[in-house]
Amino acid sequence: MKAKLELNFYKYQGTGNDFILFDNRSNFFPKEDTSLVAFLCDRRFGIGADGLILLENHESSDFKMVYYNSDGNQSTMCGNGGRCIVAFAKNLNIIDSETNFMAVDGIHHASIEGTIVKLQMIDVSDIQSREKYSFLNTGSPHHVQLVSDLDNLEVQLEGAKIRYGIYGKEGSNVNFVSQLNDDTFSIRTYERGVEGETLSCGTGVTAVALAMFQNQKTKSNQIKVVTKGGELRVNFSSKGSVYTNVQLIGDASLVFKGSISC
Ligand SMILES: N[C@@H](CCC[C@H](N)C(=O)O)C(=O)O
Repeated sequence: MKAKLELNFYKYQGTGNDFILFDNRSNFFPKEDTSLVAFLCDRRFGIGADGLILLENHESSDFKMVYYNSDGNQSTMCGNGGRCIVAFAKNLNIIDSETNFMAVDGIHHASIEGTIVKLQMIDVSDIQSREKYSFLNTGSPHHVQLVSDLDNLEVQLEGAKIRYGIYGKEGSNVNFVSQLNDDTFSIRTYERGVEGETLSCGTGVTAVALAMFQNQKTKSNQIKVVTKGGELRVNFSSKGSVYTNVQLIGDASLVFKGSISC
């Protein structure tokens, strides 16, 4: 029989994309236990979240971010999770208002003012544009597709079709987009690893901003993206099809903290 664990956790959200965070600087968390992570993220039997994040020590930056999707598997970069871990690190007094931290896709610079976190994302130079959609990697893989009736779209159904149909086993996150005005887009995202629609996806929001600029839907390099969980901003520099200084900006805050025995 397994010994019971008593785990102290924090729950954060960034535009409604919610995460369980652990301060794992003492390495207490059983990192290979996929079913434990899936259980903690379960909204009926566990705490409930779209993902789980460990804050760990790192030799040459302020901390390291380890990200798991709610299916229990470690995955690629999470933009909203990145903003939440910055707010968490500030709460734990590990950082003040500026930080550099390590994530799966490399070092990220970020700053925090109140509950607004500005997170630098990776540079992007490969946007594949097809007739009906674009595909790019902003730390995680993203399919971006303009649709005519975003509100009534069956995101669960259509997202799964694309995630498995076009991208196979590896999969992709899938973003459906509608243009609201010159520099503002509304999006709904199907997330790989959650296998459903989330209220917001930071790498997805970033992908939409860059793909819309690349496809000349906007001339602005300061884009507003409306998600179901609130508004995010993406600022960037561009030279040809190379995007640098990509900043994801928006709210990230503590929802509650607690302990769970499992
Ligand atoms: N919610 C995230 C994306 C998390 C990773 C994604 N589900 C994947 O596995 O590719 C975000 O805010 O970027």
